[in-house]
Amino acid sequence: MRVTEQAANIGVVGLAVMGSNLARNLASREGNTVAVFNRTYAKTDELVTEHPEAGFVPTSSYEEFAAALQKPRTAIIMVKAGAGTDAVIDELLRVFEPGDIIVDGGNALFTDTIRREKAVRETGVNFVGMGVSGGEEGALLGPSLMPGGPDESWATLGPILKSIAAVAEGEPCVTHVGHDGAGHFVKMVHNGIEYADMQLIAEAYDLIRRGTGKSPAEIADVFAEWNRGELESYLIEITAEVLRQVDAATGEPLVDVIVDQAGAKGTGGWTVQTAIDLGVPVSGIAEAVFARSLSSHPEQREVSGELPGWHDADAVPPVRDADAFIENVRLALFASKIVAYSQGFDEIRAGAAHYGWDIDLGAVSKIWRGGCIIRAQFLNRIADAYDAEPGLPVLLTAPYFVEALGRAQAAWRRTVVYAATAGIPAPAFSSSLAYYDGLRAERLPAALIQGQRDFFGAHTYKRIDKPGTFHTLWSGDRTEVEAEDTH
Ligand SMILES: NC(=O)C1=CN([C@@H]2O[C@H](COP(=O)(O)OP(=O)(O)OC[C@H]3O[C@@H](n4cnc5c(N)ncnc54)[C@H](OP(=O)(O)O)[C@@H]3O)[C@@H](O)[C@H]2O)C=CC1
Ligand SMILES: O=C(CO)[C@H](O)[C@H](O)COP(=O)(O)O
Repeated sequence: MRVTEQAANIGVVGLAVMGSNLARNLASREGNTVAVFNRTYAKTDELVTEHPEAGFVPTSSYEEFAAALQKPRTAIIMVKAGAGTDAVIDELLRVFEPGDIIVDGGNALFTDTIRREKAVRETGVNFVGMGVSGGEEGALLGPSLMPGGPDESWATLGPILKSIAAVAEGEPCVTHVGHDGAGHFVKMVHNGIEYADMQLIAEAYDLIRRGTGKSPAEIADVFAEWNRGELESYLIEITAEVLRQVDAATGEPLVDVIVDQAGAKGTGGWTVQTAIDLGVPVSGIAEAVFARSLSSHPEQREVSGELPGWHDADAVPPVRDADAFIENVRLALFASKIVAYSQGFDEIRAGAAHYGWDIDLGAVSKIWRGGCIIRAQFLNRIADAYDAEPGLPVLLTAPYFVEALGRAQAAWRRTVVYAATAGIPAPAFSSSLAYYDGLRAERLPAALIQGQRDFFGAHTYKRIDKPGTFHTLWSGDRTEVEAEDTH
């Protein structure tokens, strides 16, 4: 194939769901001509044939792709994260020149992005790791974009990214999150929050269904109603749609014919692993990740089905007032959601401090208001909280959330009690409440843990009444001695 040299001002590599839609989004903006490349050429051909209006410049080799781009070249990679990303970067480095920009828009692990940025920078090419959220529709119509990378790249990329991003309240849903891996770090936490939000919604559905006996279609109405209030969000909206869907083959609600084993591509797990490394308690997100894992072990669930519990539906405490019960669940969902977001923002704050990124948490909440999977009205309240106090140490202590949690807490507790009594698993609701009570507690049993650690391992402890570090001679006369701090 002969490609017109330097015909395109931007290129996309990887033309599966995300790349092809992002390429169409780019092509639809004034002044853009987009060069496209995919490892398997048939996909390039299909995209170009199906969308002649986009005016794509199709290319069938990396050499052609590089030749098609104006200099300095800008290419966005949207391929399977991991080895695929490394393979494409290697190929692009072969044909690109110093000053060109490679943007990785896949769901890369942020530590990979830090490594890649360092290695690519040494060649003189600029590398930007960018989180992209919004799925197929977002990529096409306007995603939420979370670019990291150097300031110089942002100067070039900023206007292009602003032109393709979603717009919320008049502002494009993109900001330069921070250097090297900051963009992918923030996208990772976005996905962790996404996991928690989805799990909480699933628990709310399960409680209502099993507690009140309502059908999926009736519960769809409940979610549609919730979507008109403080819970308004994309995930609540699509939940109503999924619950309303009827399976054409069986006539049953689709949700009843889908196998109850949740998949996961890994970003939720990374959020939790990273939080553990940073010492940040993201318990709601962790429960969401583990709930998916539990669901995906049919062999364990099969042999556990007869464990003692409430197998008899009659043994489940009856819900006398369905409307009141549903309102309790709504408030429990809202309170637990506040906890999940607070934990996620806590992780971003800790990650920024650890990796030396200057991340504006208010700006992050603003770019999540549109385009992405966790887009919600609620994010405006988070933005307000960080506008009022940029250094806010715990998001849920901001006045709006304090009021909301105060209003919700009785219903939240009743819902968790009901779930436990009825034997309905609600791990994210329960752990969020436990986190909330843990934060509130004047004194935690961590003191006892310190005593135990000192007993078996001479790990030492601090005292509340005087400075210093101490150890009790447990196997001796049990007197206390001053000791070196061993943590
Ligand atoms: N799907 C979603 O909703 C979202 C996805 N993402 C991320 O965006 C990226 C793209 O996602 P998606 O569109 O779903 O596609 P996939 O993650 O399914 O990846 C498929 C694409 O990767 C290419 N690819 C895989 N391995 C290689 C390789 N070694 N060399 C060159 N190309 C390779 C494939 O090329 P070929 O056709 O030749 O096989 C194809 O274009 C991923 O990183 C994903 O995590 C981000 C946000 C949302
Ligand atoms: O990044 C995304 C949305 O923001 C992707 O849809 C991602 O695949 C979702 O994660 P998982 O597949 O693990 O549910």
